[in-house]
Amino acid sequence: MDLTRIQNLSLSYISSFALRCAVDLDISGRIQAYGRPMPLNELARSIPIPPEKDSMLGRLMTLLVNQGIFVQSEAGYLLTPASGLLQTEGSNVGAYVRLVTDAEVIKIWGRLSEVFKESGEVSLFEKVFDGKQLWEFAKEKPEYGKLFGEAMASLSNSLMRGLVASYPHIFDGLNNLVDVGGGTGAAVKIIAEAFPKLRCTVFDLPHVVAKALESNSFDVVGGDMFEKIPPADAIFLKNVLHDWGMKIVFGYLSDAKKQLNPVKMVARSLLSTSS
Ligand SMILES: C[S@@+](CC[C@H](N)C(=O)[O-])C[C@H]1O[C@@H](n2cnc3c(N)ncnc32)[C@H](O)[C@@H]1O
Repeated sequence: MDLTRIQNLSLSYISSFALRCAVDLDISGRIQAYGRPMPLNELARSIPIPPEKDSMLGRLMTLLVNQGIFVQSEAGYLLTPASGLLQTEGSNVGAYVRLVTDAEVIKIWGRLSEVFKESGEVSLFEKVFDGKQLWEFAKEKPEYGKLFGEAMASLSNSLMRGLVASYPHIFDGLNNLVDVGGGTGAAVKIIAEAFPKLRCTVFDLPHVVAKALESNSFDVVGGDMFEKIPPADAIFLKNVLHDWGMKIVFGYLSDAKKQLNPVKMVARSLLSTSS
């Protein structure tokens, strides 16, 4: 039992890459397009793969069925709500899967133990990428930056409609709001559309907001959140604070509070709503 636990945990990255493989082969899209339970050979021919790889595809599917990504009936494979997320128009979380399994970035985890051996607050990412933060890396590698934007937007599109419908009261009494570290504006767009009287702004690094979604429903401002943020009744922070150490976060929130005074709202912070 203990040996199995160690083996399973050591090999658990295979599940991540099996999911990545399903995204790359668009297995969800093929099953959805088939419109009924899809037998293995039909799936194989639709990709298409050489017939000698069919049994390997079958093993991949078995793993993904065991992980709850697909369902297998006697007639063939079907989508689950999870694999449906890889299909939903405008919020295909396949971009997120590709981002977090990116071959160049994922190598940092092989060096995790090194950060424990050194003093100071250098992150694992900075250590592996010669002192660069993820944001600088994404700026220098536009392909990765684009994928990052798509991945974040896909999560926001999946989450935010539910959030504004279920928790409208968190926006009560606000005239304006700024989404700090809001990426290309996917979250703020949904807020602005749900509450048309609320003036919304997306704020992020200049090269990120340069790619902001085209929309008349919100304003776009570029800058460094550690220097200055646009004045607003409230700041919205989603999936941002977890990127920084606690010292930085508390310092930041207290500075933001000073910047927002004497406005009645301070900050209704949503810390990593996706986790
Ligand atoms: C994990 S992403 C979250 C994006 C968005 N809030 C969401 O939930 O999809 C963190 C964001 O913080 C932004 N960011 C990092 N450092 C920043 C800074 N100094 N000033 C403004 N934005 C920053 C990044 O560019 C990125 O868009």
